[in-house]
Amino acid sequence: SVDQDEALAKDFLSSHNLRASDMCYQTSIAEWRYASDITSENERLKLEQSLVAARFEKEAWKNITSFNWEPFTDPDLKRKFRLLSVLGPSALPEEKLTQYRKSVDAMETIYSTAKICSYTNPADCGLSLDPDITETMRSSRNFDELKHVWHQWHQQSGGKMRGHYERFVELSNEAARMNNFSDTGAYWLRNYESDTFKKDIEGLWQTVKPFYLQLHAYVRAKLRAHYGEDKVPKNQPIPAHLLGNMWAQAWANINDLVTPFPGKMSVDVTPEMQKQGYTPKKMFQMSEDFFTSLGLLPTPPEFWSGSIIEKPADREIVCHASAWDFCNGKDFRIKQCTKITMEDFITVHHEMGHIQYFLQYKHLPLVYREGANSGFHEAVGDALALSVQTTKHLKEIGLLDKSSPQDHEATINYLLLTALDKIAFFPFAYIMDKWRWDVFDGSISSADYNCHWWKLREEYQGIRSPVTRAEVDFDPGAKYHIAANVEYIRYFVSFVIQFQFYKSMCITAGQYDPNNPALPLHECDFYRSKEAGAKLGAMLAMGSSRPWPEAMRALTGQDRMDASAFREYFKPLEDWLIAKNKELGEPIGWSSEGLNCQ
Ligand SMILES: C=C(C[SeH])C(=O)N1CCC[C@H]1C(=O)O
Ligand SMILES: [Zn+2]
Repeated sequence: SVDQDEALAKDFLSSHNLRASDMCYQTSIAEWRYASDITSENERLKLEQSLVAARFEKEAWKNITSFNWEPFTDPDLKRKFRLLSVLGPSALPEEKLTQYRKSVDAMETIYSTAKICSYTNPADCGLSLDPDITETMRSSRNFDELKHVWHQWHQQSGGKMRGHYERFVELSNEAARMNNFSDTGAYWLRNYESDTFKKDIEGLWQTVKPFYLQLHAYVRAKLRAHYGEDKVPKNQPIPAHLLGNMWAQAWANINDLVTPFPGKMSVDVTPEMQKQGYTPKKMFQMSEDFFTSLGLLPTPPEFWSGSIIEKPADREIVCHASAWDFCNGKDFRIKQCTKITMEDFITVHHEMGHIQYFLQYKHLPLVYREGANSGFHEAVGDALALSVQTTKHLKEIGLLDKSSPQDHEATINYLLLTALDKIAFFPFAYIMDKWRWDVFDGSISSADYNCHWWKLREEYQGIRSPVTRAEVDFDPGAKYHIAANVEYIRYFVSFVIQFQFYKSMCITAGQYDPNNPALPLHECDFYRSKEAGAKLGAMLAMGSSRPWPEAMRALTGQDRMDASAFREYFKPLEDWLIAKNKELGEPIGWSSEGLNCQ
């Protein structure tokens, strides 16, 4: 009978949960050993463990799918079976799974160990992305130096991955089809449990696009003022290497070139952090303090003893920041090559947001120890960072002079700095997976990989490669998440919902009142608000046990992604940009001819 089956099913799941947690621990340890010490031996051990895990998962999957779980009456039991009935890449035969893993590992190793030669000292060919290349992209204002660094990085990273990526796509799609998905893109989208998800994302992009175009036009005008008309022509896409970031995904590092009212205090506190002798440890402790001030959970001792928060001098590691859950309810770590910059201070909070989620749902069965959807996991830390980065909070922690005025001009300066990260990001996040959806569903063949990438970069971001590209290149591989095969639309989702989370926590903390101009949304700092923390914690503790609209309702009362929170946040800036672009006579948008790829 169904009842007996359900009783048997529950027993099976509770024993499976213990075995799966232990296997997850072994796999996490092997992955950590490789990511924190890139050697062929550690890569081999990681591959070996992934095959052991695959055998376990295949066996478990056979048992799980042997239950006739669709007619189960217990909704929670049914949800667990539905989530566990998708096997993933482990469905591949071992030989193909080995090739699949080797393709991704090769690309991640190429990305994490790539070196370029210095622009100023061509004999020095030991420059790595983190910290050397990142620092040049952040601080150089020399057009040719930026172009050299940009070009060399693309050649030494993505340029060496094309063959691996082609093989990866074939095997990933084969695995997706074995899991009854049309392709890898469809397999990825199951995470969002919505058949209108792609349409919803397109709708959100259409909502933010007019604002993005205004920001793009203003920034282009300011870049022209610095680099000259010939380098940054009107009505053309912006050269991709001038935005302060290797991928032009976040533009806050060129704030000094674009800030509307330069006389005002600088809201980029990087110099002040360095002047005050900030260390990575201090940055993490300050983040921990913010979380516990909200009554959220402190990190355990294992976190501080196990984490790597500075780039080691004696070995190669994967420097791209990451947070790790070792599945044993005790071990949680961050690996980050932390620099003393405001950008990295925000990233510290981003990663600590992942750790807080892990801590909040560690009591749940393994199958539910995930974000409500992947965007939720990316949004937690950023929602708190929106509070930390306010001039009010920065004054409170002594990074901004308490006497600096909080007037309209200071507000526009602050909102512009935030928009340089948050608004500039949307088209980048969108094309990261638009390009991959097109590749996975076959609309783009490998013969068109690179020029399709640049077509999307020009059409959505309005940026252009500073050097002519061709199909011999593979520029998508120059971005970590393509090399390491990490889905990206989660960040688009995060950048929408983090403003919904922030707004709700601000209202709960009494720090924002739509009817009180003295309490505008963008100045809200909910530091120490136990009520705001309690609501966030309650949502996090749900993990993925309920469909994500229910989790969102627990914190915000809404059950959908909604752009109005960030539109409200940035409203003063949007009005200012429209007027400013008119005053500057800067055309909005760019012409579509002249794609720099053939
Ligand atoms: C900091 C992380 C680790 Se989940 C990251 O990859 N982020 C955070 C913001 C967007 C994205 C990126 O760097 O591309
Ligand atoms: Zn993240």
